[in-house]
Amino acid sequence: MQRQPVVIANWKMNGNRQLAKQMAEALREEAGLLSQVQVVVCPPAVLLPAWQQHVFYDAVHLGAQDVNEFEHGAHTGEHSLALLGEAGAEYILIGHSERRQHYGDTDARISAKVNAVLNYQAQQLKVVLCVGETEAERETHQTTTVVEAQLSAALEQVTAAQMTHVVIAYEPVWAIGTGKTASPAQAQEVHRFIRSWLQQKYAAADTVPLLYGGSVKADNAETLFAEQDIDGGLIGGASLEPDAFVAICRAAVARS
Ligand SMILES: O=C[C@H](O)COP(=O)(O)O
Repeated sequence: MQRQPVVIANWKMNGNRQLAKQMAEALREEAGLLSQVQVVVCPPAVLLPAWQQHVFYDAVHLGAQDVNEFEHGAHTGEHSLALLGEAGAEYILIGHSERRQHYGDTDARISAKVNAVLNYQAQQLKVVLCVGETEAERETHQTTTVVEAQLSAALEQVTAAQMTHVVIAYEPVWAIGTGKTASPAQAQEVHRFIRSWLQQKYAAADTVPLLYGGSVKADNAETLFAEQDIDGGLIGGASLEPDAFVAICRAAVARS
């Protein structure tokens, strides 16, 4: 099954308008590349309009790092789907481990957010669901149990038809921002597990892009993306460096 590679930049709480301009220029010089890989940039929400200006005519897609599960109302500091969509977001990251650990994203809340995005009528948006185990969970051989529980909870109410709007990112928590990348074999093993889990639950599971995240850099991307079930990456630190990010996008194209 040939899936188009996907590379997503997650700027987290970093970057500024100047970096948006530099990154958009670096990507614009790679027009050929952008037709072969789906490139998505998730800046802090306030930078979406700046990105929108730069990428309006380009094949770079925008995403948000989170969303509130409610439509609107008294939710100080939060962003609704309508606001994010209007600002240009087509993809919404949900369940990133930093939000699970520090910002109250329980399984129930993650499921509510996933359903809110997939049932949003005004615009067709995509979910990027993040799953992954902690170091202690890996050391006690609970990786697949934890990943399965996260998938089951988040996708409980999602139909096979809706799965065409879902991307899954496997991000081992111990590899995020630590420089400790999962080996290609370790990552592939979990991706294979996720793929089989999806196959059992959904007929069209082969079309769901599975991305690896966790200290992906220009020098390790190609070996990770060479694995059968790794369709691209969710990139944190290296997505703040235009040259490194472009090199990672190139490595994803080498896969296709
Ligand atoms: O969303 C991105 C991931 O958390 C990976 O971050 P990282 O590339 O800095 O390890």
